[in-house]
Amino acid sequence: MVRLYNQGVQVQATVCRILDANLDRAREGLRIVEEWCRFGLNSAPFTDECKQLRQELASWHSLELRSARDTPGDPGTELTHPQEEQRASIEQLLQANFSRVQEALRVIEEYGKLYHPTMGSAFKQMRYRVYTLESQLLGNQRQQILAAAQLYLVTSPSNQLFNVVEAALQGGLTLVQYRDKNTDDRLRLATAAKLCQLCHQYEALFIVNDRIDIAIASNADGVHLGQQDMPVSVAKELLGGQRIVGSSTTNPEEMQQALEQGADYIGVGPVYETPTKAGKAAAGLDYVRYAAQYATVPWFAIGGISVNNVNDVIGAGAERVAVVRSLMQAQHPTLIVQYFLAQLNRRQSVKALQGDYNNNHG
Ligand SMILES: Cc1ncc(COP(=O)(O)OP(=O)(O)O)c(N)n1
Ligand SMILES: Cc1nc(C(=O)O)sc1CCOP(=O)(O)O
Ligand SMILES: [Mg+2]
Repeated sequence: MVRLYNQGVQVQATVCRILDANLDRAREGLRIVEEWCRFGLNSAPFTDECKQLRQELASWHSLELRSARDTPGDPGTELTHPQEEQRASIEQLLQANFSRVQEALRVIEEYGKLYHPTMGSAFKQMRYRVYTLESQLLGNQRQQILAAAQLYLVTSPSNQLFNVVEAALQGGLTLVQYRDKNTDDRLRLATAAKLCQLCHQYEALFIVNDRIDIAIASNADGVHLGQQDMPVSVAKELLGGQRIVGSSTTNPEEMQQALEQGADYIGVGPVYETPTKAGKAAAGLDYVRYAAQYATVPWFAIGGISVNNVNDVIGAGAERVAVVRSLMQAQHPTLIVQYFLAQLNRRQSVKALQGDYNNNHG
């Protein structure tokens, strides 16, 4: 014990107990995150970073600190928060454990200053490493879900909004955009926050149309911006690198610009004229064919797409589609989602088979 020589014995023992308990807390939280990195994400770099952090924690966890432990006399062992009993999704579980690790590191950083001359700064650095790991890991999760998404629900105002979205999520939908051009901001934020929670319960991404501020305030996974909205590059700066920014495009020039500015995905449309975006001329299937050849990020054909014409859009090369009315006005959104996904998957299987055939006979 380096720094507590002029404190009372009782104080010294208490500081050691605090450090011991928080070293344990941080290690446990990291272990939980590490298991997901290893088995859930199969990510060697993330797994290694967790392991290195745990090893560094262990190097500080001296016999002196361990000997200060007094589990039977610790009232904290009995206390659990109701939210600890319930985790709605992997994202929530990870976030809760990152918070736990960060809090523990902060406690060690402060009390550690009383215990060892370099403990405070060592744990400050560790805390920043954990912040970086958290944002990289959650950003990476988002990109993976985005890459796998084939159907995108863009909502329209409805008194059945939550029911429709939940029914669609039950059908396997993994990407939802909240779009409402005419509501006041209080209601918009409350609706966005509720939709965001709902989507995260189903491990789906939640995107806010037009509004970066509402996206941040509602904890959304990203924002969707059109040609009249904030530029993609500005949104990326405001949102930080780990949130998704989508961009609407109607022609090759807009696509090029969206890609240059770092859009994570693009909308390609309107494929057909649509009352949902009245007055916007159709870009048509030719633009879908162009996107199939040149888009370098996930792209969603949008505009007038229904169960009746989705196979034409798929035939022009679309692997992902976005819809408003087809789901918002559906009697059975779950079944419609399943139908769209079945058609889009069928196309993927045919493409994979063609690839195999060409490899073997090419
Ligand atoms: C997936 C997707 N693609 C395109 C749009 C249209 O965005 P924008 O051009 O900004 O028009 P509004 O939706 O804001 O009226 C979209 N929302 N989503
Ligand atoms: C919101 C939106 N953006 C479009 C674009 O092309 O940028 S088309 C569109 C509306 C799509 O609605 P529906 O599926 O009801 O036709
Ligand atoms: Mg817009």
